Amino acid sequence: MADRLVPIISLKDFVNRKEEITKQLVKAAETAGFLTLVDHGITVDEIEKQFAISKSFFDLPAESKGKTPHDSKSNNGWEYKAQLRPSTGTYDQKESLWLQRGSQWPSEEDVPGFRDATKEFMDKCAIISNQVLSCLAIALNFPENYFLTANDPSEPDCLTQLRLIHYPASENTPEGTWRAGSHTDIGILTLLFQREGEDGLEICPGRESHSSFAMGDVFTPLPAHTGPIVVNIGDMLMAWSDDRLKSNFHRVRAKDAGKTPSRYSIAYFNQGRRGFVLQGPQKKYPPMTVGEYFIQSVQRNFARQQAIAA
Ligand SMILES: O=C(O)CCC(=O)C(=O)O
Ligand SMILES: [Fe+2]
Repeated sequence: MADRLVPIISLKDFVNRKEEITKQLVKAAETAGFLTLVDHGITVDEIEKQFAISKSFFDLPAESKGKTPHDSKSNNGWEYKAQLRPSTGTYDQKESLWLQRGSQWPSEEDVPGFRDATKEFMDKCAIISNQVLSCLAIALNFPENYFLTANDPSEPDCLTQLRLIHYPASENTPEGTWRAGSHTDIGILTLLFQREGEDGLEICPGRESHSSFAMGDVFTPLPAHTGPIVVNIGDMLMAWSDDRLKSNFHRVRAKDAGKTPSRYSIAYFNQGRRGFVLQGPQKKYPPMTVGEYFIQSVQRNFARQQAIAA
């Protein structure tokens, strides 16, 4: 079921196969809004190494993690079970560390090697994101480099973030506990890395961010594997494409009531440059800067964090 909804797309020989890859990406982006990338250039070893680095941060005592506290203005830093979802009315059962290239990072003493390895990982995510976004730009009749400029992570106003996520194990999970409540991503394009066997991600094709919250809809589980990258369209790109590309709801559920094993995931959120003006080729929505759009999306999705990106 998931394979049919979420196509597996290979980026092998990208330059020579760009036309074919573009067709596959656009079809997926126009339907489920989700796809899985393989042959993308990041090895299983590199992904496992980044998960090990992430674990070494989350294994620290709260006082150490709290040295980079979550800041609601920038949305960077470490939060613990602090994300209240309007879709569930409860806090997500997870902790996460949001990082931007220029934000405050954990110290070398607390997590040796963290910064260099993680920055390298972000650079690799940026290369893959640029490949996908150059294909989508062509399909939307924008110049090929349009999103690369709009989302250049080396620019200081770029809102792109890496989020390391840890869903702690629980001996006694009450039934109906949400590890991450149903939501859409507010940015342009998300790359999500999962670890073999740490399932829980579910997607809801057909229910998009510009309609109401996904209550009572049919969700499809997407099994977790180390290697393939789950990619989804965010709200900003949906607006930017005049709703042609779909930003769909997804969530993370606890495996069973009772004993639930831990889950780690890593998300790279391409979120554009604050000052860039966003408008689709058909001009379905009035022009808006990425910064303004970001605030509006945050208000819709995360009522508690209205100050983010203000
Ligand atoms: O942990 C996951 O697999 C999903 C995370 C997610 O959807 C998000 O942080 O937006
Ligand atoms: Fe998400």
